[in-house]
Amino acid sequence: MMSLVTFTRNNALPLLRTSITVRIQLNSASLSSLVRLEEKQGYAVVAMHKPPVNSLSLEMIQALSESLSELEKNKCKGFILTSACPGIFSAGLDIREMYQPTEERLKEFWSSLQTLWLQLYGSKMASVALINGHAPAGGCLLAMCCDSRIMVNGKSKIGLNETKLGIVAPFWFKDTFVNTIGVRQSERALQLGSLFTPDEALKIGLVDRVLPDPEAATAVAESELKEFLQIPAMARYLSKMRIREAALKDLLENREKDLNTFVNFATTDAVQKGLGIYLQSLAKKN
Ligand SMILES: CCCCCC/C=C\CC(=O)SCCNC(=O)CCNC(=O)[C@H](O)C(C)(C)COP(=O)(O)OP(=O)(O)OC[C@H]1O[C@@H](n2cnc3c(N)ncnc32)[C@H](O)[C@@H]1OP(=O)(O)O
Repeated sequence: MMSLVTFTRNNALPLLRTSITVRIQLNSASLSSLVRLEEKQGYAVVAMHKPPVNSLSLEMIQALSESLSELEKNKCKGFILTSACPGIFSAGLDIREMYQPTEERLKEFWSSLQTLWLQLYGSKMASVALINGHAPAGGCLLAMCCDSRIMVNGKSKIGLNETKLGIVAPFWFKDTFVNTIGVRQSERALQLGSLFTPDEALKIGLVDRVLPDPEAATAVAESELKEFLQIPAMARYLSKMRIREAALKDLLENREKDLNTFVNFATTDAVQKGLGIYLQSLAKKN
C-alpha cells in the first residue's frame, strides 16, 4: 500500500483539522502524485497532477474522490480545484480507458466517475475551479461541478466536445451543462461539440471570470472562494441544492441503468472505431 495523495500543511492557522501530513492509503504504488492537496488558510487547493494532460483515468478519478473525502473528513469548508500541469486543466476522460477495455475495468471506471460527480456536484464544501488550461469534455464537467469558474485567458478551450469523438455525453453531463448555461445554449453546444475560447465561455456563462494570467486568476479564485465562505454554510449549501438536487437524485436513482447504457454504448463497433481514430489523430499530431 502506498499513498496516493499527500496533504501538506503550509499554514499556521488552518481551519482543516489535519496533522502535519495526512497520507491517504490507496492501492497502488504508482499513484503517489496524481493529486496535490495543499492546505491554505481556511481552504484547500486541489491540484491535478497527471502529466501531460491530466486525463481522467480510473486511478485519477479515484484519487480525486479520495482527496475530496479526505477534505470532508477534515471538515474543510472549501477548495480551489486546479491543475499542476501547465496549460492543461484536464483533457477529460482518459480515452484509453474506453478503447478496447475489459468489461470489468470499464464498469469500475464509469462507476468511479459517477461517484466523483455525485461527490463534487453535491459537495457541502464551497468550490472554485481555477481553469488554467484546456478543459474539454470531462475536464469541463469537473469545472462545472464547482460553484464558480475562473479561467486564464489564452489559447485554451472549454466545452463538452463529445459528439466530435462520435460519443454522447450522458444525461448527468447534460444536466450539469443545462444548469450552468441554460437549455438553448446547451442544446446547440452539445450537438456541435463546441469548445469555447475563454471570452466565448464568459459570454455564455460557462465561466464567471476571465483573467489575463495565472497569478491574477489565482488571486481572483481565492477572493471568490472567500466570498462563498462568508455566507452561512448551511444556507449556501441548501440554496445550491435547490438547483442541483434533481440532477443528483436522477443519477442516484439510475446508477445501474446509466452504467449499463454506458458499457453497451462504449463497446459498440462504431464507438470503438471512432475512439481508435481519435486516439490515432491525437498521436499523429505529435
Ligand atoms: C463512450 C460512451 C460515452 C461516453 C461519454 C463520455 C463523456 C466524456 C468523454 C470525455 O471526456 S472524452 C475526452 C475528450 N477529450 C478530448 O477530446 C481532448 C483530447 N485532447 C486534446 O485535444 C489535446 O490533447 C489537448 C487537451 C488540447 C492538449 O493538447 P497538447 O498539444 O498540449 O497535448 P497532446 O500532444 O495533444 O497530448 C499529449 C498526450 O496526451 C494524450 N491525450 C490527450 N488527451 C487525452 C485523453 N483525453 N485521453 C487519453 N490521452 C490523451 C495524447 O494522445 C498525447 O499522447 P502521446 O502522443 O504523447 O502518447
